[in-house]
Amino acid sequence: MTMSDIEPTEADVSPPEPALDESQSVALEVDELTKIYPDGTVAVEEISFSISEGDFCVLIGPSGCGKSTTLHSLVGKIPVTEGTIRLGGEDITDEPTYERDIGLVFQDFQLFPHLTVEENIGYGLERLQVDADDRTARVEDMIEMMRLEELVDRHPEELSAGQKQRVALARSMVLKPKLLLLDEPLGDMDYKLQKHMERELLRLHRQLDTTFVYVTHDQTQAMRLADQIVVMNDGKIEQSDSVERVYNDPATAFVSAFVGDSNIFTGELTDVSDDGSYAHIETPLGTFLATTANLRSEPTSLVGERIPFSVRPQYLEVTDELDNSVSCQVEDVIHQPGSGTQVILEATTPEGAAHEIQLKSFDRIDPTGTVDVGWSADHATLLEQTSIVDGIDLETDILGE
Ligand SMILES: Nc1ncnc2c1ncn2[C@@H]1O[C@H](COP(=O)(O)OP(=O)(O)OP(=O)(O)O)[C@@H](O)[C@H]1O
Repeated sequence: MTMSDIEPTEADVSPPEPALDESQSVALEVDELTKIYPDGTVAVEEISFSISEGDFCVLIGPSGCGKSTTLHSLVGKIPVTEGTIRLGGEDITDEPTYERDIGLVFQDFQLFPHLTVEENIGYGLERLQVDADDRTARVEDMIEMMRLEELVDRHPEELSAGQKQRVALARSMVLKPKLLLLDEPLGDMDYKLQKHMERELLRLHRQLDTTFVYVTHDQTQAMRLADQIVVMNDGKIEQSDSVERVYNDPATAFVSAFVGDSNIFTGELTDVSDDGSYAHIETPLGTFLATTANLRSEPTSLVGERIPFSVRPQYLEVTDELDNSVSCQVEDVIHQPGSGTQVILEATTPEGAAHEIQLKSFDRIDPTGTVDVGWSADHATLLEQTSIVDGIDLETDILGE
C-alpha cells in the first residue's frame, strides 16, 4: 500500500485556530516561570502561558504537577526562582502580594469566624482605608450581586458550603482585582451542589467581567467552566489552548489521555504523504493512516520512530469503509440514558495480545458479536510522545513490544 493509494474520506483538516482571541487584550502573561523549593524540588519548570482579559482559565493536571505552586507564585505567596509574571502589561514578579491586584479564593474559603457576612465582605476595604460611604456602597453592591441579602448578619458557622463560597467570592471581588484566582473552591462539595455552584460561578464571571484562573484536577469540571485550559504535567505545560482544541486536537499523548476518553494506539511511523499531512503507522493491529496536523516536529523527521495516535470514542464507527478499520470482539455494552451507548471492544493482534477499544454508538450492537470498527484519518491524531500517562507507560503497556 502506498500513500497515494489512500485519500482521507473526510478532508476537513482546518488550520489550527489561535489559542487566544487576538481582539482581546492579554490580562496575564507568565514567562518561563520556574519554582525550585529550598529542598531542591523542582515544582514548576520554565512554564509560559497567557490569558486574555475576561477569560475563564482553568489550570488542570494530576496531583503534584505544580498547579498550587503556580497559583501561589501568581499571587506572591511564594517567591519564584526564575521567570516573569505580568499583569495588564506590568511586571509584578517581585511585588508584594497586597500590591498585586489579584484576589484569591481558597478551597476552605478562610472566612473570619468572628465577623458577620457583611463585615467579612467589607474587611479588605476597611484595611485599605476606603472611605465609609464608598465602602458601604461597594459592600451593598456585592451583597446584591451574590444574592446574600438574607444572610448579612450571620457568622460563617451559620452558612452552608455554597453560601460560604459566595461570601468568599464577594470578599475578594469587592476589591475589584484585575485577576481572581480560585484554588479548587468546589472541591469539598457534593456532586449536586458542585453543579449548582458551577452555574453560579459562570453567572458571576459573566456579570463581573473579571479574568478568572481556576485550579482543579477534575477534567470534566474544567471542560464545563473554561474558555481556556492549561494542562500541566510534572511541572510543565503540555498544552494551553481553548477547550475545543484541547479536546479535539490534543497536543500530546498525555493531554489526550487526561482530558476525556480516548483510544491510544502506538506504532512505527513508516511514511508520510507528499504534502506532509498524513502518515502511516504500523502497529501490531495493522497499518493505519493518521493526521500529522498536531505534530510539533516535522513529520518526515519521525520516520522510523514509535509514535502514538489517539481517536476519541465518538469518532469510531461500525464500518470497514473508512480510512482505517480493525476487527474486534465485543466485550461489553453499557447503555447510558441520554448519551447513547458505550461499547468496550477488544482487538487481538496476530500474536494474541489484546487491545481495548472504546466506541460510542447509537446503533444496536450484538453483545456477543465481532464487528469491524473504522475511523477516518482526520480523527486519528498523531501525538508528540510523552512516555507516562497517569501511571501507564505508553511504550510498554499500550500495544508495547
Ligand atoms: N513547600 C514545599 N517544599 C518542597 N516541595 C514542595 C512544597 N510544596 C509543594 N512541593 C512539591 O512540589 C510539587 C508540586 O506541588 P503542588 O502542590 O504545586 O502540586 P499540585 O498540582 O497543586 O498538587 P495537588 O493537586 O495535589 O494539590 C510536588 O512534588 C510537591 O510535593
